[in-house]
Parts: sequence; structure tokens; C-alpha cells
Amino acid sequence: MLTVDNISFAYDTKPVLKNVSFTIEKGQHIALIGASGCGKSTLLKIIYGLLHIEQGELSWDNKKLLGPLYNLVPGEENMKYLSQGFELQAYTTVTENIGQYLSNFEPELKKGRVQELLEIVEMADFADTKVENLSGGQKQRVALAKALAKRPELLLLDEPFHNIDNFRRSSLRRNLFRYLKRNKITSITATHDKTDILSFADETIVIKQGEIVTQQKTEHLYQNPPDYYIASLFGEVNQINLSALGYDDHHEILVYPHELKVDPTSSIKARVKNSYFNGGHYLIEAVFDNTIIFFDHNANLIAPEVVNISISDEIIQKRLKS
Ligand SMILES: Nc1ncnc2c1ncn2[C@@H]1O[C@H](COP(=O)(O)OP(=O)(O)OP(=O)(O)O)[C@@H](O)[C@H]1O
Repeated sequence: MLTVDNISFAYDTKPVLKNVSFTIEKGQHIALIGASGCGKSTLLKIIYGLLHIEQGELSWDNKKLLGPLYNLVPGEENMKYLSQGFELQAYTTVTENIGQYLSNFEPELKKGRVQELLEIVEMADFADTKVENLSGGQKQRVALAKALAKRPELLLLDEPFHNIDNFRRSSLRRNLFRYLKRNKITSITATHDKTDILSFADETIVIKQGEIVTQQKTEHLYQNPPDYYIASLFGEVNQINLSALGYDDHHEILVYPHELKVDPTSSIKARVKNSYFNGGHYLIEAVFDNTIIFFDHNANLIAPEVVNISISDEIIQKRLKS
């Protein structure tokens, strides 16, 4: 178990993290989300032992993590941190990079391990290519394989897929998290990509301006977002006053675009402003109750068409409780 107990951190005099506490059970996958600059990378660096903290304590498996002032080699031994700027040896091959820290005593074992890692990150075809000749996304995949090579107990990932094209991203993500689950490797992924969060994170931790605002099971958090900031980290979201929907109630509720439907039987009207093709559907931007709202629709709508929209009672009741 990872325990982070009341840590605070400042770069010089600029406070970045304030009284941060949480625990993570072994084998769990955690998404760390929050607006840009809220302190996600800083927190990962502290856990890995790259930054010294003046206040608070960390432990892994009940063993206190002592931090950079006490470790001769930077970084905790049983962890790996994959930063946004991955460190690879440019003039050696992909195979040499991945195997760099693996023992040479049993060459066949090492070869097999490197091959397994090459397959996880889908880089087997580039085994003998020099890293300097790889694209940014390919380098990122090699860095990921290198981070996994010595079987860390805790893997800290900072935007691990952001350089990788959509075509590869989905299968890479599935391969990686399947591998981590099978090998009981705990992970914390700092990300802005909701696909990293929704499908793969058992729990999600939300940071706002250096403070943890919640830690919850991912699906529960998405379905019951406590506030606008949290909901908006998952994508577009509408804040709608119930009185505008005809209720004798002035509570505001959060509604995702797919939860608003065009419904000719409804008396609630919205005026289309823009329509954005999204592949499987259109995202419609419309004016409702003097504010902009977004909803998904299966066909294009042309401004300034007026459409009738509705939200199910079930969604309204659920959001009133969250
Ligand atoms: N080495 C540094 N020296 C001084 N300030 C820093 C340093 N690194 C980061 N900061 C500042 O600390 C704050 C938190 O940065 P951090 O990189 O942890 O945020 P983040 O949530 O990971 O952001 P992003 O999502 O954009 O990667 C920011 O205001 C940033 O400008």
C-alpha cells in the first residue's frame, strides 16, 4: 500500500501541494487528474523520490520513503517514473535501451524478457533500430517498455500516451493495463485524457490548486460528479438550473452532453448555434436559458434552428443527490 500523509511542497517560495493525503491499495490503477499546473507531475516526482519535502511522510508497504536526500541513486528502487520527457540513449538500439538495466548473467532470459516488452508496446519490428531514428510516439513506447523492464511494484506515468497516435493508443493502453493487472503492478497515471481514466482507472484522485478534492471509484465519480470543476475534467458538461426546466426548484445540476436529448414532446426549447461533427455523432452548441449548452445528436442541426430538448428524470434525481 502507498500512504501519502499530509505532504506539502513548494518550489522556492511558491506553494504547489498543500496537505495532500491519500492511500492506494496494491495492484490498483489510479488516475490523477486536475487542471494544467495543479501539481500532478510534482506529486509523482515526490512519490518517486526526486523532490525533497519539508512537511509530511510517504510510505510503501509500511516502509517509510526517505526521499532524495537519503537515496544515492535518484528514485525509489521498487518504483519507476515515466516522465513527459523520457530519457533514452539515442545512439543505441531499441533492444539495448529496453535491456539496459537487465542482468546479463542469463542472456536467454534477458532476450525473452526484452521480446515480451517489445510486444507489449508493439515495437517488435523496431528491435534493432537506433532510438535516434524513431518518431516521438515510438520513443515514448520504448521508454514505457524500459520503465517496465525491471518489474517495478509501483509505476508512475505522466501523460504516458500523449505522443502516440490514436490508432496505436487504444491497443497500447489495453496491453499495458492488462499486463499491469496480471502482474499486480500498482500504477498512478497523471492524465488529461478521459479514455485513460474511464476505462482503466479503478479509482480517480482529483487535484485542484495543489489540494486533493476527492478520491473515488472512477465510475461513481463520473456518474455523480460533486462539482463543475470535476465534471469538466471528463469533457464538456452543462450546468443547468432546474427552474429553467420548469421545476419549482432553483438547484443547478450537471448534465453531460449525451444526457440531453432532442425530444419533440418536450416544451424546453434551445436555439442551435453551431454543430461539430464528432464521428459517431454531432456535438451541438445551442443557446438555452441565456447560456450556452452542449448536447449530442445523431444528425447535423443548422443554426438558428430551434429544437426541443429533455433530460430524463433519472438523471435529474441522480445529480440532485451527488
Ligand atoms: N522546477 C520548477 N520550478 C518552479 N516551479 C515549477 C517547477 N516545476 C513546476 N513548477 C510549477 O508548479 C506548478 C505545478 O506544476 P506541475 O508540473 O506539477 O503541474 P501539472 O498538474 O503536472 O501540469 P500539467 O497538467 O500541465 O502537466 C505549476 O505552477 C508549475 O509552473
